[in-house]
This record gives sequence, C-alpha cells and structure tokens, in this order.
Amino acid sequence: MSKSYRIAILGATGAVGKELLELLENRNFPVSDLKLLASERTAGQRRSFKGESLLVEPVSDKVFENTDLVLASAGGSTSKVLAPKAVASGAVVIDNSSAFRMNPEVPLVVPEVNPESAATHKGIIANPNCTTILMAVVVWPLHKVIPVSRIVAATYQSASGAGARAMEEVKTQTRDILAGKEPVAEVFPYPLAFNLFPHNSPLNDSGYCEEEMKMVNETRKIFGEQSIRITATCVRVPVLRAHSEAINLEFEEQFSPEKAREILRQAPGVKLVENWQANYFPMPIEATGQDEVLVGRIRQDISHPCGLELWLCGDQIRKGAALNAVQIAELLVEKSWLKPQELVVSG
Ligand SMILES: NC(=O)C1=CN([C@@H]2O[C@H](COP(=O)(O)OP(=O)(O)OC[C@H]3O[C@@H](n4cnc5c(N)ncnc54)[C@H](OP(=O)(O)O)[C@@H]3O)[C@@H](O)[C@H]2O)C=CC1
Ligand SMILES: N[C@@H](CC(=O)OP(=O)(O)O)C(=O)O
Repeated sequence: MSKSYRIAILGATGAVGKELLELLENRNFPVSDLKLLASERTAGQRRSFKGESLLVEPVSDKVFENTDLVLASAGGSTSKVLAPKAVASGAVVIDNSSAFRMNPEVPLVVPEVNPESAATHKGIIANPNCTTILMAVVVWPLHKVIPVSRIVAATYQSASGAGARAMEEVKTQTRDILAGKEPVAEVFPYPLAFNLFPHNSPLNDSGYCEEEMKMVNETRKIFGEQSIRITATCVRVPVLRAHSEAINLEFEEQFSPEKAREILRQAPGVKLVENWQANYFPMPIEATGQDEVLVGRIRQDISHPCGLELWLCGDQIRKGAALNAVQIAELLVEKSWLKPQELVVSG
C-alpha cells in the first residue's frame, strides 16, 4: 500500500488555507490525517474534506506532534514562531509566508524552475511571493534558452493578494459606491473599488516597496542568478482575484517573439493565450481558478534589439500560493524528500 501522510494546515480558514484544502482533496494527495488550525477567531468552525466535517482548532503546545507535513499560511510572524516548533516536533514545513524566504538555509522553490533545491531542506521550505512565482514560471523557460540580463516588471495586483478580508472589503466598497455611500477602507489604506494605488507594503529608502523588492531578491534566489538586473513597480487594482504583470525582458542576444512563443507553448505551468486579430490576451477573470499562468501579447521591444515584452495573468491564490505549495509537497513525496529532520532552522 502506498504511504499517506499526517498533514496540518496552519491558517486553514484564510484565502490560501481554503485553497490548500481544496487542492489536497482534488489532487488526491495521500492524506491519512488532516488537522485544520487557525486563530482563536475562527477556531471551532468546521470545514469539509472528502465528505468529512473537520473541526478548526486553535494552535496549542503539542499541536504538531504526530504530524509529517505542515502547510503554513498564517502570516510571517506566526510562521516565525510556529515553523521551528513544528520542525522540532519532526514535521516538514512548507511556508507560504515571507518569514524564511531569504534565509540561505531555506530553499525557495518553484517546482517548474528549481525542484532540486527542495532536496536541500532542513525542515522548512519556503513558498515564494505570489507575484514572483507567476513571473518565474514564465521567464525561466526563456532564460534557459537565452540568458535574460534585465527584467522590468509592472504589476496589476488583485485584492485577494491581501487575503480573504480584503476581497470582502473591495466587494463592500463597490456596493457602497454604487449605492451612493462613502466607501470604508480598513484592510487597505485607501478605497480600492473604482481606484488603484501603488502596492500597500512598506517602502524602503530607495523608494521601493517590499513587494517590489521580493520580486527582485526572490527571483534571483530561485533562478540561482544574482547578476540579473531586476526592477518592478507593483500596483494594487480593483480586481477581485488573479494578478496581471507586464514584463519587459532584455536578453544577452536577440530573442524573436516566434521563438519565445514556441518555447512557452510547451513550458510546464504556462498556457499561451493570444489572438492578435481579436485583440484577445490573458485576463484575470479567465486566469481565476486556473492552474496555469496565462501568457500572451509577446512582442519585440521596439526600443531595444534584444528586448522582448509579454503580458501574463495568474491566479495568485492558486499557482501563486496554494498550488505551488501542494506541488512542492507532491515533489517531496515523489522523491522521498519528506523525511524526519535533524536540524531546526530559526527565523
Ligand atoms: N493571498 C495570497 O494570494 C497569498 C498569500 N500568501 C501568504 O499566505 C499567508 C496567508 O495569506 P492569506 O490566506 O491571504 O491570509 P488570510 O488573512 O486570508 O488568512 C490568514 C489565516 O491565518 C490564520 N491566522 C492568523 N493568525 C494566526 C495565528 N496567530 N495562529 C493561527 N492562525 C492564524 C487566520 O485565522 P483566522 O481566520 O482565525 O484569523 C487565517 O486562517 C500570508 O503569509 C501571505 O503573505 C502568499 C502568497 C499569496
Ligand atoms: N503578494 C501579495 C502579498 C503577499 O501575500 O505577499 P507575501 O506572501 O510575500 O507576504 C499581494 O498581492 O499583496
């Protein structure tokens, strides 16, 4: 009989947690026991898994005992405290938060790009930032053919990137504005409905926000290429779910759009969506719920002989978070890399 695993989802009631639960069920991940964990706020609620109603539990002292794998999705500060405890209890943690991503002892994994790095884990594997995952899946297959030397990205990020409450907030604001009422902003700093603003993460002294710097630093770590020059402008838009990105790529040699198309048509995790006659390209509404990152509008950059431009949309709760984490878990199972750990990584 094939092995099955004792799993805990930390943050099971959140936007990513909900998706994790669905994916474990739909992809038939070998689960022998499933623990759903959240804060005191939602502990006591129930969620269904394979026809069974499971109780959402609060986190307690010995909660990770007898657990093989923790899928952590409860924010960075929670992961910093709980992930090392889970590893100390013998579990492997796949962490969706940014807490450990840049820790040199923690692999940062996109299965389509650097699956082998998962083998080096010491208990914690980090799932990259959603905007970064979507870009990496599309740029990597091109980079393998002709190295990319510079990336300029502009993003159009949906409300869902800020969690379940943010999605509710933009819906309520939309209803309120249409009813002639003042919109109220609590999750975001400003009303997002019928509006947009630069990404709401903290700014550094150079004028870049954290989300932008994640695209820079995490992409370099995933690609294993510190020399790629990357800059990004991240913007929050009033889309409910799925992020879009305009990517300008400069390669070491000329890269024709036809050649890029041929490569991307066969690339894992990518779907080419282009109809130039109809002006039809990827849209967040069509990327929602899809496993693949949609890419299209691939064209030569008229301002640079080695430049290529493309447009992508991806469901960031899915491939940008939960699906990527479940794919890492599947990789660990397939390669027998889900093993008892010797070393605990601290935050
Ligand atoms: N949304 C996205 O697209 C992406 C999110 N991520 C990361 O995933 C994580 C979760 O994001 P998301 O699902 O959007 O957030 P949500 O706000 O929707 O959900 C957060 C979850 O964490 C739980 N939680 C919060 N604090 C604690 C705690 N102290 N102990 C136990 N559980 C706790 C919440 O429980 P309760 O409901 O009881 O408060 C809830 O289940 C974040 O780190 C985020 O950065 C990464 C990539 C993309
Ligand atoms: N990238 C998310 C925010 C987020 O969850 O990022 P991270 O997982 O890197 O903290 C957004 O759209 O805002």
